[in-house]
Amino acid sequence: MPNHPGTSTQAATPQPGAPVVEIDGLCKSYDGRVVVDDLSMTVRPGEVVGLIGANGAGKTTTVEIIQGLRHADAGRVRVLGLHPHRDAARLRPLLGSQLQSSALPDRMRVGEAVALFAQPRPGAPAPDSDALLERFGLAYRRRYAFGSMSGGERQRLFLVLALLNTPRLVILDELTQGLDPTARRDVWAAVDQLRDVGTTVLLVTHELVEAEALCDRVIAMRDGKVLAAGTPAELVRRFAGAATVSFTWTPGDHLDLARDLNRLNRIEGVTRVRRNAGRVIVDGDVPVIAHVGAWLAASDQPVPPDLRVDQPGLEDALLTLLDSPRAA
Ligand SMILES: Nc1ncnc2c1ncn2[C@@H]1O[C@H](COP(=O)(O)OP(=O)(O)OP(=O)(O)O)[C@@H](O)[C@H]1O
Repeated sequence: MPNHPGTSTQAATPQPGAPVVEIDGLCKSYDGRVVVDDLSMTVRPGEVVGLIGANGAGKTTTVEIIQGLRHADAGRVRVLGLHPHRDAARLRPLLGSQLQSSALPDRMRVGEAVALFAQPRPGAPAPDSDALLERFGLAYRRRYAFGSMSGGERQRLFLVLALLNTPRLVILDELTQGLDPTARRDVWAAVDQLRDVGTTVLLVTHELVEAEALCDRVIAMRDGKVLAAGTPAELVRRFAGAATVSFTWTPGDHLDLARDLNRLNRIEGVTRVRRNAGRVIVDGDVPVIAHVGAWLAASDQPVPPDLRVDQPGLEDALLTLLDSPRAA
């Protein structure tokens, strides 16, 4: 269920800029099987952080511990400077969540759901359900029953409920699972709006395209451990394969061609230059695209109209990373 507002009237007052989530050495086992293994991570204010990994990597367990829904076996977890269990009453009003298993009774109307979940918090603006329903395209649905809504509308309603009490941290777990591409785009746009207003978001997903579209930073998990963390651009730089620039190149004669290929080979970051069916194909790291572009612009030939750039993305980087051999 989204948001379970607590009853405490006290709000946490973490230092400005202090991490919203701080986890150090978190461990969790079920029936003797380790599913979160010495995990450390941080989420800073205003970040949209993606927790990604294959099924069973331990993502949901981690966010459930963050929300105080499960106990950690070991490690230190602080959310807005608070302990998820000891300070649960203070923490709950500061969190908004849409969990993997979110559901409402079929007959509950949208208007009833927002009335049920709206819990004014001292020091925070009063919940403005009208504005939120409007913002997420649900204003006209107030009288509709949950059971009559499409998957995309339900997810947008869960976002409204998660945001209703102006939370300091929003946790979204598999937000777009099962949605069609249009509904998914709508939900992505809604998450983008959260970033624009500076809301801190922890987004659990195994959709790498979604992580690239939405996240400022990504934490990749496997077997309960952090495999890598960084901005999408950093992860692409570290783990993605080569970028490729290709074009048709017709200098005056073979000597000119040999000279040009030789020059291309010497450009910083180029790993290989090939010729295939009249095209020149240059492989290298991602910045090589700009270098080859500059070389073409400075050459005495017209810039080839069939210039093509194939640039690896976060998906390539993370597939390489997640498919890498496990430690023995
Ligand atoms: N209550 C539980 N009792 C026993 N095992 C559990 C329990 N909850 C989760 N697990 C197991 O712990 C492991 C991690 O599950 P978790 O749901 O945290 O992973 P996940 O990365 O979120 O996966 P998914 O993407 O499939 O949701 C899985 O093998 C799962 O079967």
